[in-house]
Amino acid sequence: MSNATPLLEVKNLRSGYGRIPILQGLSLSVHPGERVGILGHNGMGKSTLLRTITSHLPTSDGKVSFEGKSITGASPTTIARSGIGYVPQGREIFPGLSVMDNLRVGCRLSKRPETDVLADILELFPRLKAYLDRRGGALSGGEQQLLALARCLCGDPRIVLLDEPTEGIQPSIIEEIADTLKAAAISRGLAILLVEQNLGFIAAVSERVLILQRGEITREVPPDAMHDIERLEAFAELA
Ligand SMILES: Nc1ncnc2c1ncn2[C@@H]1O[C@H](COP(=O)(O)OP(=O)(O)OP(=O)(O)O)[C@@H](O)[C@H]1O
Repeated sequence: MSNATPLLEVKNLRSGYGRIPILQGLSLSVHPGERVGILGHNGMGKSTLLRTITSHLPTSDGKVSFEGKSITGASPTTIARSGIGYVPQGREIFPGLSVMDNLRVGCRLSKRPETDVLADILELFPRLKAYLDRRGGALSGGEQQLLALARCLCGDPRIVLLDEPTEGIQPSIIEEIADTLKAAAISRGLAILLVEQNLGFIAAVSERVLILQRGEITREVPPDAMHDIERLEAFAELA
């Protein structure tokens, strides 16, 4: 797989806020259908990385390529339309719109008929079926996270970038989110780039885990340590 063209390739990426550099020449790649987790504690640059890839924050140096073509400096809308889904921290669903209307907004990025997209999504997210007429803002935090993910997948992306989807969510629904993500990746050939601090969740979802420290990827967790939470904790220096 490593010889094939990566779906998403980030090379020597630098960005920051004003004069404060945060990403310090970060490189990584994600292959089609691959699930990659990035572990790092508060302030290491996880959100900054996803915001820079999606052009919500400008790149000061380096390159981002998608399907072999440079997308560095493209607008966030162009990037979303090209097949990169993004669920930011805090979810950002439309609280005043119904669950159905939230999903319909997501469908605008798909080239398929809305009815087909919605039917597929509700099969993947059966819990949302009971809530279609409810306001998004009336759902629990975990249900809102499921809705944000479902809305993103309505656009039929080839990769989804997820910023700490477990933040502030009850443990009972975290497992459901992990299972849904894996099912979506497998059934749709969807790639995932997940930034997280939740060790159990990242281990459950990812095939590879990278460690982000002070704006750089410093190492990759060996496969035999991925499901050993103590070793994972030590690798991320979260212990
Ligand atoms: N809008 C901003 N202006 C200035 N500095 C910022 C801004 N947003 C983030 N930072 C700083 O950039 C650094 C990286 O932040 P970032 O949000 O990417 O970290 P993170 O790894 O996602 O952490 P967290 O889990 O706390 O969100 C931090 O030191 C943070 O204080």
